[in-house]
Parts: sequence; C-alpha cells; structure tokens
Amino acid sequence: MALKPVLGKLGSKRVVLASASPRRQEILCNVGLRFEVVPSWFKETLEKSSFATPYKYAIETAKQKALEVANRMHVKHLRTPDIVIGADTIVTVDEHILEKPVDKQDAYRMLSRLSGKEHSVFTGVAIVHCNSKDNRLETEVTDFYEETKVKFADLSEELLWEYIHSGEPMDKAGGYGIQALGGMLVEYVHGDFLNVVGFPLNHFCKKLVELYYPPPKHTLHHIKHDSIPSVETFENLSDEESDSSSPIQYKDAIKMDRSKPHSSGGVCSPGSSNIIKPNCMVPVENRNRVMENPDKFPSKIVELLDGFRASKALFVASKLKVFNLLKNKGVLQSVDVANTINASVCGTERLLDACAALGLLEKTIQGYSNTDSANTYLASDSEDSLHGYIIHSNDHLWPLFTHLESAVKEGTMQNYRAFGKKSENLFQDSYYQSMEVKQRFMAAMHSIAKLTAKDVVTAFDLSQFRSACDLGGCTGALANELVQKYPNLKVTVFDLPEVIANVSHFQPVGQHTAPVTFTSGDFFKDNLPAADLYILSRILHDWTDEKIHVLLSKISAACKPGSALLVAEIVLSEEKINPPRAVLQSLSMTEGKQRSASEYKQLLEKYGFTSVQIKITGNFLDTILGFRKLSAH
Ligand SMILES: Cc1cn([C@@H]2O[C@H](COP(=O)(O)OP(=O)(O)OP(=O)(O)O)[C@@H](O)[C@H]2O)c(=O)[nH]c1=O
Repeated sequence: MALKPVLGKLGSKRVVLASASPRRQEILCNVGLRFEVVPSWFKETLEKSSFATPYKYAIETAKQKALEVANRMHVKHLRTPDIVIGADTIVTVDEHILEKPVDKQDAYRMLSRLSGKEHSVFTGVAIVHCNSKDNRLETEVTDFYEETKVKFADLSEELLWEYIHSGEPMDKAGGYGIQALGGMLVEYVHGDFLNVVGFPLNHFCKKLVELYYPPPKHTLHHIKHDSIPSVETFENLSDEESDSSSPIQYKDAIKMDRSKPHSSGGVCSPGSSNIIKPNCMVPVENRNRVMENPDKFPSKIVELLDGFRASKALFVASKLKVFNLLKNKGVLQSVDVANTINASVCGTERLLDACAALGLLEKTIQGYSNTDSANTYLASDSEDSLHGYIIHSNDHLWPLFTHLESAVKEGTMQNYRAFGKKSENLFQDSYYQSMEVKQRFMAAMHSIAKLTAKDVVTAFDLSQFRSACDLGGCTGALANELVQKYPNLKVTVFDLPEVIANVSHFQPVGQHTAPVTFTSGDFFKDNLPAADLYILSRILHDWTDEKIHVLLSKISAACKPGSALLVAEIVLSEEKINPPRAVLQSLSMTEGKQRSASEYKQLLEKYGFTSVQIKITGNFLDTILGFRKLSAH
C-alpha cells in the first residue's frame, strides 16, 4: 500500500507517544502506527515571552514533553524506547497564546476572544530518537510545527455559555474542539484540519520520509530548500529500494556524501563501486575494515545467558540480608560480612564482588557498602523495599522456572514438579497453605503494590468517587495510597479471610488519613461490598476467562450507573511482545493471560463499561478505567 512504507519504518521500533491527549492517540492509531502511550509529566510552564514566535514555544514544549518521557523511561526501569513523540497545540489570537482553560471563566475569556475572528492553531511536534549507550541516554531530536488558520463565527453569549457548559472546552487548547461541538462555531479552516485537532499527521509523515528515505543526491537540486516529498512519492518508497532504518545512519550517510563527492548515496546496487547502499552507511574510509571485521560480539545474547546468575546473586544476597547489614553498618570488609551472615569468607567475597559488578554494592579499599538503590529497594526495612518480592522470586518463581521446559511442553504451571503439590486453586493451594508461605507471598504482593501504588492512583482523576473497593487488595498498600491521595474516599479492601487475618503488621504507622476498612470474602462467591469505584489490581491476568466472567459480571451488577472499574495490569503492546516483563511473566503458565490495550477495552465493554481509557504509565503497572453505562446492563 502506498502509504505503508513510511509508517512501516517505525513498525520494528519501540515507539512511545508522550501525550495524554486522546485525540493524538486516535489520529496515530487510525493510521495503524503501533505505539505505547506514556503521558509526559512536563509542566507547560515555559516563559512564553522568552520565545521570538509562538510556534517556537510550541516546539520547545513538545520537545520537553518528549524528553521528559524518554529520560523517565530510561532511568526508572531501563526501558529505553527507540522513538518518543511529543506534541503541543496552542491557539494564538491578537498575539496572545491560549492553552487549555483552567476553569469555565477562563474558557469564556478565550472563546469570547476568538468570536468573529480568524486565529492560528500551531502544533509543535518533537520526534526524539533514543539510544542507550553505556547506560547513558543519547537523544537526537527532530522537530517541526504546523500552522492552521481557523475563523470563528460571531458567538452569542448564550451559545458561548451553552458550549462551555457542555464541558467540551476544558481539556482543549483555545477552549474548543473542532472535531466535535466546537466544529459548529467554525466558519472556515485554512490548512491541516488534524493539526487543529492536535496532531499534524501529514507533516509528520513527510518528516518521517525525510528521516528514513534520504533523497538520492542527484535529485536534490529538484527539491526546493524547504520542500518535503509529496505524498505521491510515498508510493515509490518500497523497503527494497531504500533500506535505511535509522535516521542516525542517514545522518552518517550525509556526512559521507559530503566528504566523498563521487558517492551519490541513496538507492544503489551492491555492484556499483562508488555508490553505497544506505544500510551499510559507514564512512567510506572505514568500509573495508568494517566489512571484514563486523561487530561480532553478541553482547545482548551473552547478557541473557548470564542473566540467571545475576538474578540468583541478587536473591542470595537478599536472603542472607547482606543489604540490611550494610545499610546499618555503612562499610564492611568481606570477612566481617561473612562472620555476621554466617557464611564462608571466600564465598561471601565472591558474592559481594558479584553484587558490586552488578551495581548493587560499591567496593572501595575500605570495603563494601550499599549503593543508594540498594538502600532504597533492597534492605528489607526500607519504605520502598522490594525484599518481599525478591524472596518470592527466589523461593517460588525460581523453582517454577527451572521446569520451564516441561511448562512449555505441557502448557501448564509446574507446581507439582516444583513443590510436589497440584494446585487446583492457585491461591489457596499454592500461597495460603502454610503460614510461612502465606506471609512470604503477602510480603511480595505488598512490596510490589507499594512500588506501583502511586502510579495507579494518580493515573486518572478519581476525585469524583466517594467510595472504593479494592478487590483482592491484599495488605491494603494500594488502598492506603488511595486514601492519602483522596482523603474523603472511603476505601474497603476485600480479600480472602486467610489474608485479612494477617494484614495488621503491613499497615502504615502514623498515617493521618481515615483508615482503610478490611472485609473478608471470596470475590468469586460472596457479595461484593458496595462502592462507586471497584479496583482490580494485578488480578485479571491470573484467572481463566470463565472465572473472569464470574468476577466481572458480579462487579458489573454491583455497579450503579456512573460507577467505574479501575484495572491495573501490565498492558501488552498489540503485537504482544512488549514490555518483555509481561511476556516473561506469562511463562509461569497461570490459567490466565496478559492482554493488550484493545483486549482490555473489549473485555470491559463486554461487561457494560464504556468510555474506557487506558494509561500506559511506563512503569511497572498500567491502568484502565471504564465507567458503568447509564442504561441497565
Ligand atoms: C484546538 C483544539 C485542541 N484540541 C486538544 O487540545 C489539547 C492541547 O493541549 P496540549 O497541551 O497540546 O496537549 P494535552 O491534551 O495536554 O496532552 P499532552 O500531550 O499530554 O500535553 C490537545 O489534547 C488537543 O487534542 C482538540 O481536541 N481540538 C481542537 O480543536
């Protein structure tokens, strides 16, 4: 298809849209681009007067939005994307920049300013190419803007307020949405309509062509200085003809062209000596050397090969409480560590060195000490400790994964091989059959829930709800974060009696908000506590479709119109290979499965939830919110 090659260039890349705007998501989704959504936390507070023109302000804001996401994804969970796209739409009228209104009065001021006049809508776009080198993030930014002129009809006061009360203006630049009711206010549009809606798709595709399909040099003089290949040229861009898949390579090619006037770059045949294929874009002088001695070391594979040793070193150091000891004592020699943890000196030294090599400890002449992240996440008494989850990984997941081959052959969980037990009921049989295992499992769930709770409770504005019920909420870590964020929310945790009996020592001390209520029951069998908002955090991926049917039917029936369901899970990319963490989790072969955004949307809609929104947080858990339809199910 004519347009495919342009977007196809992004098909193999991890593309992230750094925007919460549902319009931008839809525009890009509609043309088949595969991407994750990670809304930017960059606050739009750049000093407008410091920019010579409004579009420069929009471009810079777009760039900062994208860079913030690229950095966050790189630093927080070492998930560096290939490309991050940021955008910022502004409206300018009478030399004023209008962004989103802060309240209805502000919307009124904006719309009355636009009434009867022509204004400009600018969208700045930044395409950030990311590269992780020696654990450092390298970025290369391409940016552009598009301007569209829009003329509003004269708006009567009545019409204006009617429009404001519709609620539409509030999350839109200039206080209107041309794609919906706002379209009724518009007399004409000059330029790209989608640019007004929030994303200049045509210009974006042309930029991709520029980046990924360098024009053959001999045609350069036919192209005007600022002109971009027209849409028709997309038809000629088959992958066989031009195979440059990275704009960074393209830049190298240009450098090469300049240094060697005879090499014309672009499309070529391997036989012609003075023409280089774009996918072997190395400086000409290095070409022979690179051809003879390609980068053969498969570092990614070697890293995977050694991955199990690294995991086990972390598990054992955690189990032996090495990080607790070093947190308390500061710096220790290996012999002192060995004596305290009751282990051999030579074995301890090797373990400590391995931890230092993995970046968990620091090693100096004085001895070994914790890194900051070991103090924060590995010492078991730290507020954000992952210790519980690490011990669960060692004691439960590791034995299961040693039977991965059988798991793959049989397609089932390997509880019997790993622990000598069949598990008809995952939780009762595997996790709650002994006090020790139960406490270990609860500690694991607690540490993950604590780590992810903030992202989950802040993904959407939940202030409209008065009561919430966290189904399978275990120790209440998420519930406690909810009452911190929404002190007026009454939160109930609903979980099995075995769990509720043990929650007391997981409760925060000195919390000033109303306490969370714990109610015991089985969400498959018992009546659910009444609530405006039901939460299923890390629940759905564990269960079969039949059990999910029971659970979601019950929630749906318990929901009044306007109530909602918040789901927290890792959302798979549509092709189901990202993020790897989710894909690897599936190898445990629980009865349930991981789902993509469209699958979660369909699932919620099937049980009467509409306006389903999905936020990909870029962190450990993503969130999905759906509202119960106003008509009865
Ligand atoms: C003029 C106009 C604007 N919009 C929306 O206005 C927001 C602009 O704000 P932003 O700051 O650029 O984006 P955001 O929504 O805050 O998202 P983010 O990218 O996360 O900053 C974007 O949503 C656009 O669609 C419409 O939906 N229709 C229109 O006719």
